[in-house]
Amino acid sequence: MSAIALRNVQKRFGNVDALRGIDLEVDSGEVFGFLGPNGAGKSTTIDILLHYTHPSSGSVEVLDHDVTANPVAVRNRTGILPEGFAAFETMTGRQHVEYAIESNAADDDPDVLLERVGLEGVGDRLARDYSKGMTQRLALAMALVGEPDLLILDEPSTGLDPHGVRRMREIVRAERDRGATVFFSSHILEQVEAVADRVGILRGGELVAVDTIDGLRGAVDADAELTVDIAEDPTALAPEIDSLEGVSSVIKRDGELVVACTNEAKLSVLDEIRAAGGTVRNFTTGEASLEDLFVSYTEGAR
Ligand SMILES: Nc1ncnc2c1ncn2[C@@H]1O[C@H](COP(=O)(O)OP(=O)(O)OP(=O)(O)O)[C@@H](O)[C@H]1O
Repeated sequence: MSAIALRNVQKRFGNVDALRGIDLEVDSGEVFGFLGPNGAGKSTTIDILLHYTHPSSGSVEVLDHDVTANPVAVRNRTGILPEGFAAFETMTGRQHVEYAIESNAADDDPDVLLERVGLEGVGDRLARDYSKGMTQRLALAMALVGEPDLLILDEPSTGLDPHGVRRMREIVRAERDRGATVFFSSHILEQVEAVADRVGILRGGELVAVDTIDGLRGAVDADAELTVDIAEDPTALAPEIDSLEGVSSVIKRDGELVVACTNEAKLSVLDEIRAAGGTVRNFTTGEASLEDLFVSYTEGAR
């Protein structure tokens, strides 16, 4: 069953095509990471899911409701962490959570929620005096009110320290284990990797990939890195290795040869070094970084 189904969703702002025909299904109970560089259309998609803005065309179903026809039914069952949440001037942290509980006709204990996000002991302070990370934690506590079926988190890690990022992940996992669907946006693949079942990558208003992280790695012929420690000076060997098939770059770093190449080319690089009279003392290989992967999907983004 899908928690979210977008079919050919387009959004035009004046002469800007923010979304150019998005087709996406997010399964119920799934953690879905929605990725893309600045301006790719992530917030626009989230606004459309919540019916804060109309799509120019296409259909949007969330939790089995047509969002255009029934936005209130969707929002009642959705916890939202908006981008750039701003606290009310005169309310404490606890009062914010109490307000969210009342508006949702829920029966959560505000102190339990504050503790869950790491704000125990500061609930009586005015939320306008909270730091950025504390404000983000408060917004998460409000999103969790009423055990929503769907959590929509817009850049949830913004402003969080490493403890906060870890806690956010733990909460996302716990919410999934409870049966909720989590849809969250980010422009950092590393933050998505640890927690998302699948990711979608948006580029210039188009969904260029929807897959698991491993699937994305497999689909992109991202270069691996081979670092070779050679007994002799490696400088003379570099041009020969550079000309091998599957090798995209060769550099000397700390006296070692660092070769960017396809997985298949790794062995021929080592063979070539030996054939040219080099003595391989040691070598290490590494996968393409997540950053490389993200860049390879979003390069040339409009
Ligand atoms: N209200 C608006 N009026 C005009 N253009 C808009 C409006 N909202 C968004 N856009 C444009 O739509 C495109 C997508 O913007 P959006 O905010 O959805 O991107 P994003 O992926 O959330 O980016 P970021 O990571 O920077 O938050 C951009 O080109 C943006 O300038």
